[in-house]
Amino acid sequence: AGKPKLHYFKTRGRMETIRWLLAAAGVEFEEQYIQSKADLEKLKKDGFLLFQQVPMVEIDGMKLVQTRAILNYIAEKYNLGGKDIKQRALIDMYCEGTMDLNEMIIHLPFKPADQKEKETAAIIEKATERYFPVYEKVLKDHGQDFLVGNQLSRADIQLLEAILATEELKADVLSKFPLLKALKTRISNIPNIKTFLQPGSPRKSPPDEKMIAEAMKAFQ
Ligand SMILES: N[C@@H](CCC(=O)N[C@@H](CS(=O)(=O)O)C(=O)NCC(=O)O)C(=O)O
Repeated sequence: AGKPKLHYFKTRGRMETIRWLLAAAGVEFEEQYIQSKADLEKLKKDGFLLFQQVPMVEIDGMKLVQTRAILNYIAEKYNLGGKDIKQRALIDMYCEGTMDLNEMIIHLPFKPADQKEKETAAIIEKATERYFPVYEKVLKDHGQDFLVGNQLSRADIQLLEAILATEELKADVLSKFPLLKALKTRISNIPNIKTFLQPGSPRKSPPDEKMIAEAMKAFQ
């Protein structure tokens, strides 16, 4: 099979975590950007979008949709989903937590300008009071380098993505979480991830007004 092909906007949105997992697995992929309503309508008309929605990833002869289903497939295929049912349960819990935080961050650019400050404060509050303390304690309790099974999993990768996105909102957000700071450094230095964090990689930049406007146009 050829390289996976990702169908989405040229934004982070729901596709960015999929880019992270593929990059961490060392898998090169292609991207077909949706740049107009016509692009999206064509995918729908061709019957490529099961629920008329994107993200959609063409991989191994399938056209996968639903972000979690895509992430689960990639994690399973590239051994990023844990070694047994209990590790998988821990990874699922930790990933659902980072996805809840990430969901708040993804929606921030779409909030009305006069709500952005309040919404940003709410994100930082959730990150520092609800989510980051959990992961800090997990690392403290087992004293290992990774969240689960003492080996890299999607839980570490998705947490790093969420940490970096939160730091874009408040640079010192990890000031009370020394173990998360150390995890960030460790995971960022894993060769495939280090490459993904370099300029010129498929990683998308923080959302800007122009990109958001373009994505919104596809839904009008
Ligand atoms: N549960 C789906 C939701 C996907 C979704 O809502 N996609 C939006 C685009 S985005 O919000 O991810 O940018 C979409 O295609 N909306 C079009 C529609 O719902 O008709 C998933 O997780 O993939």
